[in-house]
Amino acid sequence: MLLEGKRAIVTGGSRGIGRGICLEFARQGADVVVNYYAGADKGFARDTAADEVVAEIEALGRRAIAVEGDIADPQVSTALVEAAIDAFGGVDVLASNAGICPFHAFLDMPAELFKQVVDVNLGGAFFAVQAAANRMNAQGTGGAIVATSSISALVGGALQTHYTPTKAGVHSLMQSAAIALGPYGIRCNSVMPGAIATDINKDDWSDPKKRDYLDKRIPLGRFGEPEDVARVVAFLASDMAAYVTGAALLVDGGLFVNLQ
Ligand SMILES: NC(=O)C1=CN([C@@H]2O[C@H](COP(=O)(O)OP(=O)(O)OC[C@H]3O[C@@H](n4cnc5c(N)ncnc54)[C@H](O)[C@@H]3O)[C@@H](O)[C@H]2O)C=CC1
Ligand SMILES: C[C@H](O)[C@@H]1OC(=O)[C@H](O)[C@@H]1O
Repeated sequence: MLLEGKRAIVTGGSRGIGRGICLEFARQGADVVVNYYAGADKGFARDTAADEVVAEIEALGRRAIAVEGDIADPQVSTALVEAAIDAFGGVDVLASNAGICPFHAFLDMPAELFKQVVDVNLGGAFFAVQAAANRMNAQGTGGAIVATSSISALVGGALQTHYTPTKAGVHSLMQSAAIALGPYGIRCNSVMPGAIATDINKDDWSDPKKRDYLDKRIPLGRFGEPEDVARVVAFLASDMAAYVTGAALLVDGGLFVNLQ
């Protein structure tokens, strides 16, 4: 097992890629604080999703607790670390994963929507990394942080002008944090998922033309599943990647390199 006895926090852990990370961490031997935001889970079929993830982790023989909170609020990151200390005695691993992508055209983008996406995706990652790193530093044991950036850090999207800069920001945050935290033995890396089938793109991909286009562009011939990303996050969080920091790993079935 790659993460035997590690204590992990996963933001946005109730659905999609975050749920996949929580379950993979548990399979690899970690206990998990599962963060989620009720406001974001409402309306989905699995709106009790976080509780289900906790039950799935427990069935794998590991400990888990669900902690609700909007990651845009810096106090939520502090609360996540406190919850990990209370429940497990500390924090060894952070997967900073929570993110939103409410598709919208550029020219009439409401200022409030822009601000919300920046506050959740970039601000949330910043404060989660800062809170976890302070605890890891206090423990004196080092740690591993893996952020969910995106292929969208490297390419654009007409309906994602508020979103892609946040993913480039998360990529950049991991690079700078790797330098700031390396002296404390804290590694910082990111994954850049491509097209992964989750709730975030359900509406966008309900257009068969768009699905068909993406299908054809992915050299490995299929959309990604949360588990495809989760396994790479577990690797980067583990000692198998002990000399890897400041790195970004595309997990996209070859989508990015396939120009023509
Ligand atoms: N699905 C995809 O194709 C790709 C997704 N990503 C990134 O992966 C991450 C996860 O996305 P998906 O799993 O696809 O989305 P999803 O919509 O399936 O799951 C989102 C998760 O984030 C949580 N969340 C949403 N807003 C939150 C907030 N304000 N505070 C705390 N938690 C919040 C939800 O409770 C849920 O657990 C995001 O950062 C997204 O940008 C990156 C590249 C591709
Ligand atoms: C939500 C999108 O379908 C998804 O999010 C990303 O970060 C990918 O680039 C896709 O555009």
